[in-house]
Formats: sequence, C-alpha cells, structure tokens
Amino acid sequence: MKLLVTGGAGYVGSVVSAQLLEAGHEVVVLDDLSTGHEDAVPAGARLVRGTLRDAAFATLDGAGFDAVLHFAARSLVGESVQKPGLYWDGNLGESLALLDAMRRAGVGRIVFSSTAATYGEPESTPIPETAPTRPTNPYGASKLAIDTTIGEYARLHGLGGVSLRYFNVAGARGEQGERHTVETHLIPNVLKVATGEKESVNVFGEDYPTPDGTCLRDYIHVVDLGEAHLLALEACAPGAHEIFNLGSGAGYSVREVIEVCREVTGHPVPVVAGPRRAGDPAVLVASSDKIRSALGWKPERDLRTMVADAWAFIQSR
Ligand SMILES: NC(=O)c1ccc[n+]([C@@H]2O[C@H](COP(=O)([O-])OP(=O)(O)OC[C@H]3O[C@@H](n4cnc5c(N)ncnc54)[C@H](O)[C@@H]3O)[C@@H](O)[C@H]2O)c1
Ligand SMILES: O=c1ccn([C@@H]2O[C@H](COP(=O)(O)OP(=O)(O)O[C@H]3O[C@H](CO)[C@H](O)[C@H](O)[C@H]3O)[C@@H](O)[C@H]2O)c(=O)[nH]1
Repeated sequence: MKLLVTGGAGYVGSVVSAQLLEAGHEVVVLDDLSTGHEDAVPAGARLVRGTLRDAAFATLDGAGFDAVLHFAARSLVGESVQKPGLYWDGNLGESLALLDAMRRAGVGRIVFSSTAATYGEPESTPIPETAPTRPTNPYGASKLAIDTTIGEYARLHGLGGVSLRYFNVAGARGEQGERHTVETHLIPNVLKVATGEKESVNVFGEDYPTPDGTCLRDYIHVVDLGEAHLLALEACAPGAHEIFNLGSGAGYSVREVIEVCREVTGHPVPVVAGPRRAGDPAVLVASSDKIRSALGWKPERDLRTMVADAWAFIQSR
C-alpha cells in the first residue's frame, strides 16, 4: 500500500514506519518536526515537512494513497492542563484538517494513535474498550474527541477507521527509539540516571493503594505496538470504526520498573521519593482481549526486553 504516516519523525511513528517499509509498503512521512527528528525518519521513507493543516491535502490529493497512519500529536499531559487550547487545536483541530483532506482526496482508511488517557480514572481493571471514557486532562479529552470524529466520518462518509488505545509504550527497535527533548516517561528517565545524565529518579507518590504504594502501569514494547498497526491497517473496513486497547494485561509498579532498570544496566539508580503527580491514576492496566480475538494480536516482548532495548538504543547514540 501507499501510506501517509503523520508524526513519522517521532518515537512511535518512526519505528512503525520502518516496520511498514520492511513489510513492503511505500511510506511518506508528514511531520512538522515540532517534537520529532529528521534523522529518525527511516531510509526509504520520504519526509514532507509541515503541519497537517498546511500540508495534508496537498500531499494526499491525486497521489494515490491507500491509507493514513496518524501518530502526529502533542502528548504531554501536564502541558495540556496548562495550555488546553494548544491541545484542542494541535490535536483535534489538526486531525479535523487531516480527516477533511482524506475525504476530499478520496483516501478511505485511517489507523489512529489513541490512548489509555481517554478512560481517565478507571472504575475497575483490566480496562476493556467498553469502559466509561472520562478523561482527566485535555490531552486525553482531545484524543477522545478525535476517536469520536473518526467514528462519525465512518458512519457518514464511509471511512474505514481503527483507533488503537496505547497504554505505556516503551523499548526501541535497533537505532530507533525514544528521544523526546522534554521527557516525562518513566523508563527513559530512569535510564538517564544510569547514563549519568541525571543523579536520581523521582518516584511520584508512594502512598497509592497498590502492593508497594507506587502506581501500576501496563507497558507495551513499541515493536509489538507496530505489529498491531500492520494488522489494523488490513482490518480497516469501509463505514466501520473499531477501537482496540493495546497493552499486555500485566501491571508493573514504578518500583518494579526501576528494579528491572537496575538489573539491566548494572547501575544502582538512586531514588528520591516525591509527592504524587497530579492526575496519575493508581492503576492503569489494559484488557486487550478484543484485539487478540478480532485480529489475532498478542504482545511477545516483556518488560525486561523493553528496558534492554531502550538501554541498547541509548548507548548506541
Ligand atoms: N509514547 C506513549 O507512551 C504513548 C501512549 C499513548 C498514546 N501515544 C500517542 O502515540 C503518538 C506518538 O507518540 P510519540 O511518543 O511517538 O510522540 P512524539 O512526540 O515522539 O511524536 C509525535 C510526532 O508528531 C509530530 N507532530 C506533532 N504535531 C504535528 C502536526 N500538527 N503536524 C505534523 N506533525 C506533527 C512531531 O514532530 C513528532 O515527530 C501520539 O499521538 C501519542 O499521543 C503515545
Ligand atoms: O520520573 C518519573 C516519571 C514517571 N513516574 C511514574 O511512572 C508511571 C508512568 O509514568 P509515565 O509518564 O511513563 O506514563 P503515564 O502512565 O503517565 O503516561 C502514559 O499514559 C498516559 C495516559 O494516562 C498517556 O497516554 C501517555 O502518553 C503515556 O505515556 C506513573 O505512575 C508516574 O507517576 C515517576 O514516578 N517518575
């Protein structure tokens, strides 16, 4: 297929672009490089530099694209609380421009990067796709609004859409990995301690109702995530919008993650216990039963592999 990958210069988008190329697809990346890196775009993919609003229609129109994989977004939860307009405009507004460009250019399939943040504080875990969606921040709310819009384009305009709700993505694929200028995610921050870039890692809250008092999260390897995108692409059916959670179904505490990082790196990783981070639910664990039974997807790579691959990536740079 000829594919447009928005956000293909970012962490997840660059890994999935490489997997798509390897599977024999043609890949054009559309990215404004606001948080991505030009050299992350894999060899073999063409980069169009621009925003969705400015460049999506011009790129898609008359160019014979079969589908879009839509990763481009702003995704800092804290920033979204401080600057909600930036997230409504940058996520929902930019995505509306993309969907309209697709409709006008006659491109009928989209795979969208949604998030566990659409659920907010869960009533129970593991979280199925049927759980209530009550996002606790503008990031999650803007992503939920995009899911809703894709559903409407499917019903009214015949689009075939799949929203993949990622839980906590981690790991790397060889030379492609996570290098955000503003890094909020746990594993890369712990690994920065192991490289000596940081002295210690903050643990945000040790008084949660969990076995060791720290939050539990469901980590998924970026390569497993990419494989779900390949399956989702084939599964896009005209007029239908499907939502799938992507996680492993297992929860690891912040303390457990730090311990795995210590074992993999051989570094002691000093910890500083701090207050809770606003808006963090105690437990976020996915039920991925729906995608397992509908598309036959299952994650193959465990937490240790995620940390080891992220560590190898950091050391290779
Ligand atoms: N990393 C995670 O743990 C995680 C979890 C849940 C969901 N997600 C979602 O997955 C997607 C990818 O996340 P990531 O960690 O790779 O982020 P990232 O910041 O590394 O990548 C996003 C890319 O999109 C580009 N971009 C942003 N806005 C744009 C715009 N308007 N026009 C063109 N390009 C634009 C950026 O330059 C960047 O290259 C995002 O949609 C994010 O919300 C990520
Ligand atoms: O330096 C740190 C960083 C994180 N944490 C803790 O580690 C856990 C994981 O935090 P991350 O920031 O790595 O991930 P989140 O669970 O906050 O975020 C993930 O889920 C969100 C939805 O809730 C978004 O989708 C986001 O993109 C995705 O990475 C949380 O309990 C957090 O409080 C720390 O203790 N110290």
